[in-house]
Amino acid sequence: MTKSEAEILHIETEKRLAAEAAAELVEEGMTVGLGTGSTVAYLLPALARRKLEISCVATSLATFDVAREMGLRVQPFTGIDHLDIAIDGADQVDPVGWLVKGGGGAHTREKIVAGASQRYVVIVSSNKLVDTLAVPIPLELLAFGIDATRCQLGDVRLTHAPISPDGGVLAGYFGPLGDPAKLACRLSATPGVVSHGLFPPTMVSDILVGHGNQVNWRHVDGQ
Ligand SMILES: O=C[C@H](O)[C@H](O)[C@H](O)COP(=O)(O)O
Repeated sequence: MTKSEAEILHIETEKRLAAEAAAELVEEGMTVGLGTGSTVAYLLPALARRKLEISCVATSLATFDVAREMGLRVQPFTGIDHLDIAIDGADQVDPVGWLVKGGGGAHTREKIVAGASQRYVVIVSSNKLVDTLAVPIPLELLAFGIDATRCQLGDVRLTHAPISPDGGVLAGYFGPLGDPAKLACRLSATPGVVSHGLFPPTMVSDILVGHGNQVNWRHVDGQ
């Protein structure tokens, strides 16, 4: 095995351990938000193995399909006004609990699910921990007036498959970051921005970090 193959294996183990620990937080009868991505891919079988009577909503079509295949009860996110818990991955986690999400373009639905959840649990491998958040910050923009929106935002590049499942244009903000709270406010206040991938610590309840063969638990006083 080469060094890089060993590193990948190590990171995958950390993702799996964090996901399996998070699956244990789900209780009988709960409504559960399911995130998107390669870390959540370990959550779905761990949750399905528990054979609980739970009701799930999915933040992407990919999660919806895999969760259903595994026998989880997944329903559309309508007629449900809150979720008991949601579990999702992240691209970056800073020391106070700010997250960057949306590397897979799912941040709009993920933020709606996070905001509706009483407990929002983030699962990451240790390589997602950063001292300072870095760009790009994923964006979803309305196609209408997109060049004017980009002009107001500064350095914005189209980085993903261009259209989200909800019809927005997926892009990345590459300008100065500075204080994440100030940037989050500016992005949210710019007409034409549907959503951005900065998730504040106030949304987050717990961060489970796979670290070697163990899981480090950080409670964030956000919720
Ligand atoms: O749009 C994608 C989501 O925000 C993911 O939760 C995030 O990119 C982390 O994904 P992964 O677990 O694959 O690193």
